[in-house]
Amino acid sequence: MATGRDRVPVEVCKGVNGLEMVVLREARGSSAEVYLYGGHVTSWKNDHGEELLFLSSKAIFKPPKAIRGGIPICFPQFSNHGSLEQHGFARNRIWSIDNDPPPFPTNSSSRAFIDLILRPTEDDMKIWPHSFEFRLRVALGPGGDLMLTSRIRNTNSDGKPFSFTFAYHTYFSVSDICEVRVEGLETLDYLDNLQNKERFTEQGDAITFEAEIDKIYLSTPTKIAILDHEKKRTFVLRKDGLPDAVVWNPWDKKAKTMADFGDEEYKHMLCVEAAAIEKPVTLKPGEEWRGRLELSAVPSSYCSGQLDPQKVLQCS
Ligand SMILES: O=P(O)(O)OC[C@H]1O[C@H](O)[C@H](O)[C@@H](O)[C@@H]1O
Repeated sequence: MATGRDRVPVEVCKGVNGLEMVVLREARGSSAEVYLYGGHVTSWKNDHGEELLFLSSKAIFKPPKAIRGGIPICFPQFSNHGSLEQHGFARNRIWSIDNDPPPFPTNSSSRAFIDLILRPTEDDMKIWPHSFEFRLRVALGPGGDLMLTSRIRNTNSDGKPFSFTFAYHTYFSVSDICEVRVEGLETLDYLDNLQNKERFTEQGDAITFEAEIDKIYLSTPTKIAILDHEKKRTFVLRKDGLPDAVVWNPWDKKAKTMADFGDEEYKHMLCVEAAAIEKPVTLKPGEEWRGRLELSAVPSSYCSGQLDPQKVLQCS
């Protein structure tokens, strides 16, 4: 576990439109940028300086619009699954740096990390009448892995529990969406957002893309792989506390309706979102929930033809 002593100092600087952001740098060269606006990771680069996340060239860095790309945090509501604004409000609030977070029982050897915290304002409590502390740690591992840990605590003093849904809405950068496949979701049940959230079962093949997709896969494995053939790169997601996985690409027609997204940009992004949606999380006062996401990008040239994400991991 990293201590204050061996920790790499983080840089706080002004990003787009003067919004504050934190830059994390790992000794071997990987880096990440985190905006306090939204507690939003907007960049993750490997040790060759290659960007691994998609960020729209039309992203609007101006509250209340959430930043299009990177890793928006969806809380306390995913999408329109409830009465709050789409994806909840955490993604368009200004978070604070948490200089003294409660101890982190993690075996991570990360030295480059930042702790953020979001607490509701009085106005927030008018739309969602619950007191909470949302602590987010963003860390870079020694191999350039990006790790996000969310800890959400019910701090209600009225004795009331609350329930929420959640997602790390990760936009991966891909060379060509038509050359990408996702492994780990085959044969699973999903809710199709394009068909009134109806429940279907996925076929036995890896998922490939040739049209708009917006599906919530249920009870997914802890590892999911995104294989980018052209880039010869595989993203591996490892997740904990997040049973569901949303797969989204707006494709051409929907892209044209989005003001903060280029018409052709759908070709170069794919959202695979580690989430807790089907069964909302309920916390009693004093209880805390954790949701963890670990992302790695590994060369897939050595692994071509292997369908099992477990094997992809072994040959990284
Ligand atoms: O445009 P946004 O509010 O950021 O939402 C973007 C997308 O997020 C998720 O992936 C949902 O499943 C989609 O239905 C939604 O279109």
